[in-house]
Amino acid sequence: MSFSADLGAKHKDLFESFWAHPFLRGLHDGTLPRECVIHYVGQDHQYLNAFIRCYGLGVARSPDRRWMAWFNEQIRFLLEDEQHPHHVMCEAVGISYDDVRQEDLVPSAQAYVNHMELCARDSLPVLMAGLLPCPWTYIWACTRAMSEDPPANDNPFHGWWAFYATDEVQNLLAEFQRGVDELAERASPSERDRMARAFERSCHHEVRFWEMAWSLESWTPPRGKTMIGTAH
Ligand SMILES: Cc1ncc(C[n+]2csc(CCO)c2C)c(N)n1
Repeated sequence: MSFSADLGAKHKDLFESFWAHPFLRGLHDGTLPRECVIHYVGQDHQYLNAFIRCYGLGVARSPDRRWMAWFNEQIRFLLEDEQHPHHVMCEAVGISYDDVRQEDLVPSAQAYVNHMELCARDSLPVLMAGLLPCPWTYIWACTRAMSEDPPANDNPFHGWWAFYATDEVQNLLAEFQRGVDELAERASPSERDRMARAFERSCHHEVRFWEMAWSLESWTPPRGKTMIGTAH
């Protein structure tokens, strides 16, 4: 079994948590509350900006032009194509994309971005392993839905599901997995361990990103109380 296939099998439970999360269920049956969609797109826009920057760090760590060209193509895809699912979501709830984008990341989204940036600081193999769950979870879930239980044609989020189930996007995932496998083959055992941990942590972050949007997470302190400025 390849390194990436082994990681996928090991974390099947996290993929299932991703699949079963009420946010994704709501996208599937078309009942996702409007405010959750708005919160998600606002955060995800910034998340994708961070993803593009991580690809830029991938260019900086590329050993040759083949890797540079690959990152270059991924950056193009994010800048030009990956806006589409966001536009589908905005249209579904009747709001303009310009009105939902948020500048600040909320805690869970910030934690995911921080994790990806730490991976980038380690090495190219660890960066790639940390980025892999992002395309894998989405493309896996949408392909699964399209074959097992396709969302109805009048589902307002239908275009979101369809986008991540296209052949082009499937190829992207296969290339990503091949890239990780190639890097894992040449990595030392300790680097492979760090790759595996980076991958697992990102799978957790993927589930938590749904939870962030579903719970409308914000920086408001828990229970609405703040310790800052409070006399002790
Ligand atoms: C939190 C979060 N996770 C995954 C994606 C999906 N996604 C983001 S970048 C990319 C392509 C990688 O080259 C894919 C499939 C998302 N939008 N938001």
